[in-house]
Amino acid sequence: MYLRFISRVFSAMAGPRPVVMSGPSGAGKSTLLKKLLKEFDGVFGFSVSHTTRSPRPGEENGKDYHYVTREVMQAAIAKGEFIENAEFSGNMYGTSKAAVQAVQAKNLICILDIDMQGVNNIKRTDLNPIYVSIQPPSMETLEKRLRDRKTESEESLQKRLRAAKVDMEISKEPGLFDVLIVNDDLDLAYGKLKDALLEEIQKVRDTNKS
Ligand SMILES: Nc1nc2c(ncn2[C@@H]2O[C@H](COP(=O)(O)OP(=O)(O)O)[C@@H](O)[C@H]2O)c(=O)[nH]1
Ligand SMILES: Nc1ncnc2c1ncn2[C@@H]1O[C@H](COP(=O)(O)OP(=O)(O)O)[C@@H](O)[C@H]1O
Repeated sequence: MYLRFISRVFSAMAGPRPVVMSGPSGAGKSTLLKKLLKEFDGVFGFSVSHTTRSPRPGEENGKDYHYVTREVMQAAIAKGEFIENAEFSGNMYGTSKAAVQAVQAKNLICILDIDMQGVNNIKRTDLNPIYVSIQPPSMETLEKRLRDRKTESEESLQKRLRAAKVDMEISKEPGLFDVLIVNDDLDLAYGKLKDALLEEIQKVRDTNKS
């Protein structure tokens, strides 16, 4: 208990509290966090995960993800370079220690976009983030958005929808998330996200001013 308290104090000294954004694929996490990174330049920084999935058109290596092979990723995990990692829809995803450190070294609020397995694993670390769940208004809307995004094959889409059902059930568990946002109207959802993070945003602005 005491050790946990001490480590919390030290992690607080390391910089502002990170933000974990989770929720079903297609719920709107990337859309919302990109708006946040744009509006609050110099406040938030994105933790660039590693993945074995292929880049989508428009995605950039080192910016959206570090795109690696399964062999490279497994070797890096074995060397202890990752805070957490998971298998999602047939691919590996993971947050490296370096990804989070790179953001925290700049005294920015580190945003992690991770799945539910990642949330459970991060809960066992000393990262002490604010947990935000982004949820779609319904399964029907989620499916429509994923189809309209035109990034997935039918097989990948079905895998994502199956995972989404589980995600939407688990997310209701009391205490799992600090904030739960239903992304129906984008501007309203973005407003709620900003409200939830206002205190941390102010802290970073105050610190970086002085
Ligand atoms: N555990 C974990 N999940 C991740 C990580 N990076 C991305 N994800 C999750 O992997 C899932 C699939 O991501 P992606 O392939 O980009 O598809 P999208 O969510 O449909 O845009 C999403 O739920 C992400 O939140 C990571 O580093 N760790
Ligand atoms: N509130 C919203 N209303 C309508 N479309 C949305 C909304 N939020 C996101 N979208 C669209 O839905 C799709 C999925 O959003 P995305 O941000 O890629 O989700 P995620 O990162 O959670 O997988 C994208 O094509 C995005 O433009």
